[in-house]
Amino acid sequence: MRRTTPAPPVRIVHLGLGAFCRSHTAWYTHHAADSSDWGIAAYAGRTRSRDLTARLARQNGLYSIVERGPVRDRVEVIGSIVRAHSGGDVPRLVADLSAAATAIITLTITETGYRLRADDTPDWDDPSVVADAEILRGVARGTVTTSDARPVTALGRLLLGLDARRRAGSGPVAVVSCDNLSDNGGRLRRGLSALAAGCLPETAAWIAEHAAFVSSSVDRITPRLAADEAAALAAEYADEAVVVTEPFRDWILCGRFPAGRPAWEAAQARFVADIEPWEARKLWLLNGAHTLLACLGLVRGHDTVARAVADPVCRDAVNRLWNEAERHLPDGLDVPAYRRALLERFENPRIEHPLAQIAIDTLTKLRLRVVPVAERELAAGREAAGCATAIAAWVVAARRGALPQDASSESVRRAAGAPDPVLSMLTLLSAELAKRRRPFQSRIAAAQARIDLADP
Ligand SMILES: NC(=O)c1ccc[n+]([C@@H]2O[C@H](COP(=O)([O-])OP(=O)(O)OC[C@H]3O[C@@H](n4cnc5c(N)ncnc54)[C@H](O)[C@@H]3O)[C@@H](O)[C@H]2O)c1
Ligand SMILES: O=P(O)(O)OC[C@@H](O)[C@@H](O)[C@H](O)[C@H](O)CO
Repeated sequence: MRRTTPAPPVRIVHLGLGAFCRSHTAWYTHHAADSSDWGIAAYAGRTRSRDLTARLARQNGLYSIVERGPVRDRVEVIGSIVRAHSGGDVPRLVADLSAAATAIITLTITETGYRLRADDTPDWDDPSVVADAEILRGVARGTVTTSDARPVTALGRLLLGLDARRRAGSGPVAVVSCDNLSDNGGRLRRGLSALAAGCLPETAAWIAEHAAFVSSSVDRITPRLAADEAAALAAEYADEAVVVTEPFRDWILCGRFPAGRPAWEAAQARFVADIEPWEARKLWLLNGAHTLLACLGLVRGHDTVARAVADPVCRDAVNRLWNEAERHLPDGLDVPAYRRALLERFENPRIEHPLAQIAIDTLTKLRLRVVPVAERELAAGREAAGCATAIAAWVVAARRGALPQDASSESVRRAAGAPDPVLSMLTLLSAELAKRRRPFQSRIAAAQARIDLADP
């Protein structure tokens, strides 16, 4: 694929090049009113994404988005990604992060990619975090040069880049998290600042003054393609990096851009003063239902969201979870219309969204998507039966070995095999819920028995 107009200059650095940033961040930037001024240098996170960077690099960053509606496809070529790199190319990443032209850093590194604890401090039990901190301390002491440093975590690499930016005097920058986490910008600021304080104190002070952290609620269902579908699309569109997504899209942002930003509002991005209600609506309703459907759907023999949501048992469980979540959302969000639209989006028969893909990192996802609703319902003196069903579905899926392999598989497997699996798994999920809520545990156990009995 060849460009017919000059590539825009790189002013955005993206961490976590995958399906989603191509369907969302890059789409919005391509459709910004001043798109010719804003190019993206995108870096993958894990080694297994190396193949995608190579394919995109061969196509000068160009790729097609197939917007897959219930009846037909709409295809367009996106040109905002100018360069694609492996995340292991740390010197290149550091050069981009420290360039004066770079105004924005965006992230889609997955929820677990932040490697933070519940209190937003770095997870010091993670050997990669410990190893990266040691490298960064070496940089601060001068025993490791920036060009020799090879941190492996996303935050370690970001911090190394911001340290170089401080030293280069390249000015302020906005850091925008686009991951499915509540208060994602705040969490990133706290996590990165804590890591910096322990390793690069001068850069911690620089971050406090020169880095603006933007929170954003991102919404566009974009499944990772199966290999055979990717191959068929590559042949059809003569494009090795096609991404398939739904027609719906939404991006709500909250925060400052001290070095400027694309005019994303031309593509209907919204800038708000308080993002929390919007984040909660999206995370609890869309993502909460996705995680419930993933666990319950897999247990009931389904493979995709569309097939699971067509099952009355799954659909009823989704509606009960939504009734509980809705009680804790403020007025003015038009929740009934959002719920109706969500069901239509889930039902889209032409989007093959594998439940097994959504079920990756279910432990982290339940903490973000269901536990906050359960806590609020229980604090209000209600039963949180819908949340109990979602957690019970996870317990059953784990006990039957229906969940995919992920970073917490081993601890989940141990808890699922314990003498009291509900208590052990609830303890893993939320020590608070497990400690204080005996009746809630009984409700999960009852829901677990019902799911087991209804085995189709
Ligand atoms: N796909 C969607 O529908 C969607 C919608 C909204 C938000 N998101 C957010 O975007 C994230 C990525 O989704 P995707 O569809 O692009 O996934 P993907 O698997 O296609 O790509 C994920 C990217 O993150 C990198 N990554 C993965 N684990 C990492 C880690 N531990 N540390 C650093 N980098 C890591 C990968 O190398 C890859 O570059 C999601 O986890 C979610 O938070 C996705
Ligand atoms: O992308 P993840 O793994 O955080 O979550 C899986 C899905 O719930 C998610 O990707 C949704 O499709 C998306 O958040 C829709 O905007």
